[in-house]
Amino acid sequence: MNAHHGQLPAVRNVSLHVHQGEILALVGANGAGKTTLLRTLAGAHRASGGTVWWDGEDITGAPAHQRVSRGLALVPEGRRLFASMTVRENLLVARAAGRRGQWGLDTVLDAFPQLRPKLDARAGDLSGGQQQAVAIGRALMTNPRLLLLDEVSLGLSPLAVQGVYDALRGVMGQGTTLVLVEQDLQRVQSVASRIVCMLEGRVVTDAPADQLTRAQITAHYFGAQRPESAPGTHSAAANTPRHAQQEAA
Ligand SMILES: Nc1ncnc2c1ncn2[C@@H]1O[C@H](COP(=O)(O)OP(=O)(O)OP(=O)(O)O)[C@@H](O)[C@H]1O
Repeated sequence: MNAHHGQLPAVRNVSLHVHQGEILALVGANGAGKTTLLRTLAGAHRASGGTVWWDGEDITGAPAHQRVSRGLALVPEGRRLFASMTVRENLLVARAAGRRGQWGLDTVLDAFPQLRPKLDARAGDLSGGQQQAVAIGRALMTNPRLLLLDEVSLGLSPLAVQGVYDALRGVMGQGTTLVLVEQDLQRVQSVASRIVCMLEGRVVTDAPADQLTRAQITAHYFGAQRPESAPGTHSAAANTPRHAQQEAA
């Protein structure tokens, strides 16, 4: 799969299978193409080549709202809440677009109890951590099978980051598949089952998290090692992809 910004190739020949139940962390330096990749999966950015597969169906041309109704949800970088709407309104507005399932206002508030007393507050008046909780809650309201999370820790205090990840741990326990972009490698290693490193638009490593040391990830991150496919990567294509599947053209 390829994606451009104008003439600039931001995602180059990326072939990635996401398997049901995994927690895939996408890492890489600024400008590596992580956000563009997530947005292209979610239908917020057009692929310039290749195919996005979902349960064996070609959804490359499907608009974002159709992907949401099929169970693909993005928590975008910068949260993009409706700042003048209340927390309740931000959460409920997502419900209409999504699928039916376990996640509703009550279950989201169980996952993020700090939002209960804030339901009638304007989203724009909340702290960064609370806003991130609303952004994740809003995505959960669509009952995603695959949740794409773009730098949920960005700009948050360490305590707020911990709160967000504690809540996400509950989400992970419910069987939702996660793809997350995260800069904090320590956290990546503690939550992810698989790590994919991008460099200049390409995937340069793709391996089970427990097979990569921090030093190896850092080296791939900055391009200090030759691009390679680590063990257990694209051979995973032999497994039936149950969720999103991207293939190069
Ligand atoms: N809206 C845009 N217009 C033009 N170029 C863009 C735009 N968004 C991203 N780019 C460029 O595309 C490339 C990939 O950017 P992208 O944001 O996907 O990377 P990233 O790995 O998510 O980086 P970051 O961690 O900084 O968000 C970079 O060279 C970036 O400058």
